[in-house]
Amino acid sequence: MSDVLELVDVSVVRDGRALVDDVSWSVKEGERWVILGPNGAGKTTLLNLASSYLFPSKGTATILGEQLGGVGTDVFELRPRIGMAGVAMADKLPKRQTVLQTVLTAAYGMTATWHENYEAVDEERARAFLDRLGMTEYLDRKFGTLSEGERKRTLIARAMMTDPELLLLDEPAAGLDLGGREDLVRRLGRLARDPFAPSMIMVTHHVEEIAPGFTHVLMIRQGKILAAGPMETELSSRNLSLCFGLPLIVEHTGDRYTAHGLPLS
Ligand SMILES: Nc1ncnc2c1ncn2[C@@H]1O[C@H](COP(=O)(O)OP(=O)(O)OP(=O)(O)O)[C@@H](O)[C@H]1O
Repeated sequence: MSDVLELVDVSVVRDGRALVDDVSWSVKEGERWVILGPNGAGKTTLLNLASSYLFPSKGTATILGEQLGGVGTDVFELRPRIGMAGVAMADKLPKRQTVLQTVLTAAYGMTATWHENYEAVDEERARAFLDRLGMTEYLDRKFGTLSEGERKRTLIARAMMTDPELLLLDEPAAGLDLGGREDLVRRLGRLARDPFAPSMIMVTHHVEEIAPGFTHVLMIRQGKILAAGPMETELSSRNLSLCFGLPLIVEHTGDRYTAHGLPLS
């Protein structure tokens, strides 16, 4: 299995402070990773490195075999190979475009500029991804009028349009109600278990949002990796308690996880 992402001794320093501090981490082809950690721990910074939009201040980051800042690496060739669904992207998309247009423009590496000569084959793909995410009824709706859950599902369909080798999901379930979360977890579970789906890295705040099929977990605290490895061994009460700095119990029921704190004594 080849490396989809390899960080070696990577630090990202801003204003003299390491947001990510001497991190080494590798993601192999086919793996599905979850990144957990408290607010401000450095999760989004890791995702921004993985998306090639942020370069390390120190160390080396290699994405899909291309070293960031390396001789011969062209990030503009690399970026279409990486799908990114997150709030940062949602803010860049025109609110007046329809859901179908929003997904379709991704095939052409654009956020806007709707024009008429899209290929039928691309439109079919956009419709198929939207269908898999339960968005068929919303094809003609304006992106700006969607609910949080509908927007999240549209963004995932959009991220799939370039047929990425690596899919990055930034808090896909944030702001969803219970039904919306469970619907999304089911859909992400189907994607995660699809052997033809890209390698995946998902940032989340809650273990309840981990879909079945995710294989690995990375826990980060104050820019440093606290645990990284297979979900079965690393997603433990001990690691989660250390990560969030209070006593937590993780329970694994069927193919899902829950976590809760212990009462104050
Ligand atoms: N450009 C920047 N300059 C200075 N500090 C920054 C910059 N970007 C992020 N930070 C800080 O770096 C730390 C890590 O940020 P990051 O967004 O990676 O955390 P996170 O784990 O994703 O947090 P959250 O769960 O709150 O989204 C935070 O303390 C943040 O304030």
